[in-house]
Amino acid sequence: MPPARHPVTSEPVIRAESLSKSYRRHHQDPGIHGALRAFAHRRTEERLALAPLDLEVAPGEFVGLLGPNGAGKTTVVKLCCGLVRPTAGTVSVLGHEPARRRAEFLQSIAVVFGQKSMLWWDVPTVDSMLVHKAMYALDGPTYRRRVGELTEVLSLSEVLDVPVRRLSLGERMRCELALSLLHSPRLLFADEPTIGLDVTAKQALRGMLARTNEALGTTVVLTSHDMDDVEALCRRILLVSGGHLTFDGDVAGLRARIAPRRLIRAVVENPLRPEDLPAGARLLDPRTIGLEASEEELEDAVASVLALGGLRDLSVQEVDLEAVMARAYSEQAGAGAERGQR
Ligand SMILES: Nc1ncnc2c1ncn2[C@@H]1O[C@H](COP(=O)(O)OP(=O)(O)OP(=O)(O)O)[C@@H](O)[C@H]1O
Repeated sequence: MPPARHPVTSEPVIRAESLSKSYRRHHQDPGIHGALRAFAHRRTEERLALAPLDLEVAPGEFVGLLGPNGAGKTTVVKLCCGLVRPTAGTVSVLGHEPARRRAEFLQSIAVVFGQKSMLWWDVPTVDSMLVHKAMYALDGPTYRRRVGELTEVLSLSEVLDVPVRRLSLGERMRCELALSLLHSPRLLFADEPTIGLDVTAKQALRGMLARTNEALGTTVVLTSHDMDDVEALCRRILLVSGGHLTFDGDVAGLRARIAPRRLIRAVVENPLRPEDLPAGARLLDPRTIGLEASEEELEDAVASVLALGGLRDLSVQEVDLEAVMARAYSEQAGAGAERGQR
């Protein structure tokens, strides 16, 4: 029997309106004098972690929540899970106000962390699953059906009965994912789920996340610094920087905005001198030329490289996503500094 999918509804899974969060922090000057002064007069300062945010995420979406360290990603996730309360504005997740932490709400969401384990180390995953069965009050037939579905979707038949400490990191992450999905959440937050995995294990876990989204209809919000995760999985990207949502669109849209140019790479037979190169080109090594061009300039740029003669190899590449993100982050750091000056 195919796994049971969540029903598709038109109501957004997440709806945030002017949602913002500031944290209060105690301020202390450095050194012993600072410590004494802070002891006598406690000074607090407000830190804006999330500027007013409007957002809707529809059922079945696979969204990448991206941004540099300290951008506000975890704050968005914590607000959506009800772990912190908004300073202003509202957030509704699956029709619930998360901060009320109602049982029905907690039954519908799940969080999986690459850096924190939910599994018991000395016992097999199936034992942790039995604890979750009791926690989420799953009846016997529902539990067995769900374990069967997850075993199929996440290829668990060889690992469920093995004590967690004997599993590889990749196998453990598959079990973490299975445990978080046991109660059939409609919304999954995955926080750096591929961190520390080797290339093969990363690809396998990406496949599992994609299947979870496609086969089970689970809406996924992924936080990752790995651009291969993002490129492989996320149909929509939310870019957060300095607490501001600075981009909402797909990978192609982000490329078009940040790095609309392509890189022409040509290898020629004989070494070249810089003065032999067409305008704008550079030598990547004595026989390899690199030349960036926009969509409109592409034909002329390729012709100028061909005119050099003695061509051995030619490729036209998009600027890779890692470089696009690096540019996006540095652009936004500049914009943040400007905002701070205003
Ligand atoms: N409990 C807290 N008290 C005070 N400030 C906080 C608290 N939690 C987060 N912050 C601040 O809010 C800002 C946003 O933090 P957040 O954890 O959301 O960033 P992030 O994008 O998840 O970063 P990372 O990728 O490093 O995990 C940061 O400046 C952080 O120092």
